[in-house]
Amino acid sequence: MSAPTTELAAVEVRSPLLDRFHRAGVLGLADVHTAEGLGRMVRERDERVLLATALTVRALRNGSVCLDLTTASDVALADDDALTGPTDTPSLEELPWPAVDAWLEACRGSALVAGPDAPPADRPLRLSGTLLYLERYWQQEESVRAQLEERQRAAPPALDADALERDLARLFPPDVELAGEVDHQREAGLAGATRRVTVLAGGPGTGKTTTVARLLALLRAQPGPRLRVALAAPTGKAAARLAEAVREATGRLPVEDQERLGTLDASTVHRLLGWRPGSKSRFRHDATNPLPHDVVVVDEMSMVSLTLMARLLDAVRVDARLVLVGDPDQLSSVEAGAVLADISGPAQTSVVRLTHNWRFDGEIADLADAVRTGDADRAVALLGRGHGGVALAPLDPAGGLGTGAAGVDELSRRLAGSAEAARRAAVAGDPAAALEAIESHRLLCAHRRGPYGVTRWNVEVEQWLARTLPGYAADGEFYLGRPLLVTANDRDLDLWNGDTGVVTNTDAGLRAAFARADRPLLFPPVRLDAVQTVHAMTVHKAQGSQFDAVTLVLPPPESPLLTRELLYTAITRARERVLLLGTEEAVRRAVARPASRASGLRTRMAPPPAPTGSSGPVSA
Ligand SMILES: Nc1ncnc2c1ncn2[C@@H]1O[C@H](COP(=O)(O)OP(=O)(O)OP(=O)(O)O)[C@@H](O)[C@H]1O
Repeated sequence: MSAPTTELAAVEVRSPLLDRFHRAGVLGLADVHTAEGLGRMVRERDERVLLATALTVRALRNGSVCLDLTTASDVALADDDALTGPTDTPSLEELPWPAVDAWLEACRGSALVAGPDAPPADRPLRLSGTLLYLERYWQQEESVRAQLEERQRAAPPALDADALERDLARLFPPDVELAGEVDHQREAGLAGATRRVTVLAGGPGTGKTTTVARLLALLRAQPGPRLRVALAAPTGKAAARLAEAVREATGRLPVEDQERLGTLDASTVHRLLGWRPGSKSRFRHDATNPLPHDVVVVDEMSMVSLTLMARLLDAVRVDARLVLVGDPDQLSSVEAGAVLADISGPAQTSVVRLTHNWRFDGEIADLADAVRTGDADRAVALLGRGHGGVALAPLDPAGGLGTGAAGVDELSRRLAGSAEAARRAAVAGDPAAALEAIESHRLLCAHRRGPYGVTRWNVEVEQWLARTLPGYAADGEFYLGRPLLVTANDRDLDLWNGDTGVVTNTDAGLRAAFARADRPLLFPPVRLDAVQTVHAMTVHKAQGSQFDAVTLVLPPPESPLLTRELLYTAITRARERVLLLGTEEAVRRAVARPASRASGLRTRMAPPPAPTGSSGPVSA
């Protein structure tokens, strides 16, 4: 990465220290200017404080809530989404990093920085221990911590203990398959009923949705008024999957429970909270106008940022039950925070972890487990077997599709198969089949840009399909079978960033179809503001979706985006087949590198007291 001299010529960077970090590629211009602007407000002349401020802004861009000054020099290069590889940047250790103790001292003495006990909004930054926050994020973290602790401390909701015990035994019967294992689903049922907040954590197929359906049946079977239930997830796609999965799980319950539950719909978290684009408070529901629901279930919690979590807690009544569901081993939210991972820490007794895999039994589950537990040798051995559901093949970044190389050939075959099936269904006017076809395989990348990135592969795949499949993409911008990705929320259309769809014929003419639980949403393509073609997508965007087969383009081992969570998330998107394109070294590096996001939530949240109270002793 060469020094960004052309940008520098246009805008002056005053601080020589910040300039040095900027030229080394650690700080972006926006980070520098934010820090210098804040510094000017209070005439801060200590460059070390400005450096800490700029690095805090940078840390937020990369998903951390704050900057840990003791580990700041471990940061990777700034533009984490560009091509990485050998650079001409001096090594990070050669930069003039301030000595940590003196740096902390300088921050403590600065008029820019408030201490942990100062009143809110006193100063633009806040130092708590060794963690430096922008005030807004400190407030959000404080709000999330305080609200979770308050809900954990609050008296359990009133319950009929006899009914609870009876229905717990009925809805969570002992299962022979568990032979000797603890029945965590039953434990989760009890926790969800007797606590105000429960975290239900588990990988794919561990029965999270099944447990949610049974828990809701348990609560609806309680005597008294019928509890109002809301189901939500961060994206429209994930919400649609949640609604469908809850319906399926409900269908397996006794008829009387099915009747009590009825048909539960799910919405995005934004929609549930009443998102108002452009309005001052942004959400209709907040602490002054809370949601009416007695039980709020949020799925795919790993995708929920700190900011959204703070808004969610504001809007859910303190006396309601909140059930937070997700896989803490997946990638965290695109925006700052790792809320689910933070609140799933071992000290948090409101967490129930489901560990038994009811769905998969095979290579994909084994590979996911090896990656999750940091066992690179096992992961590589599984990939090297050359049969079954998982494989690793080399990728020449300069080469294209259809080159004859084994891995690339498999990718080409899958791309062509999925595109042909989507086009056939689209021509025939079958939106559901076209949607199913585009979900049969997905090409995933870690990067957005560069030779391993989504932008390159999207163009490459579209051009290759047009060359290979007669008539493909020949009918204009919105060609039949074109796979679409929504890139911005559109509340009016109920379309959300990350939703995927397909262009298809219908009785009413050409439409863009998007999957929903009951039937696809259909819009004339001209009504769509923010869509792009999606032959390839980032692993982040694929969260909340699953595909029959997944191919992951691995970036080079030195890419800072190549983390354990990225690899685990990509692998667990697949139901039947995972193909990794890249090197064994890249796999090993990914497995060895858990993503680290700085935040104070995990360490500062007090463990909740053991549940007691009105429900009486009910044993799991
Ligand atoms: N206790 C159980 N007994 C028998 N089958 C179960 C049990 N729990 C879950 N299953 C089955 O395992 C499969 C996966 O369950 P479920 O969809 O609830 O998992 P999940 O954790 O929500 O998965 P995902 O995260 O992939 O959506 C389903 O087919 C379900 O019927």
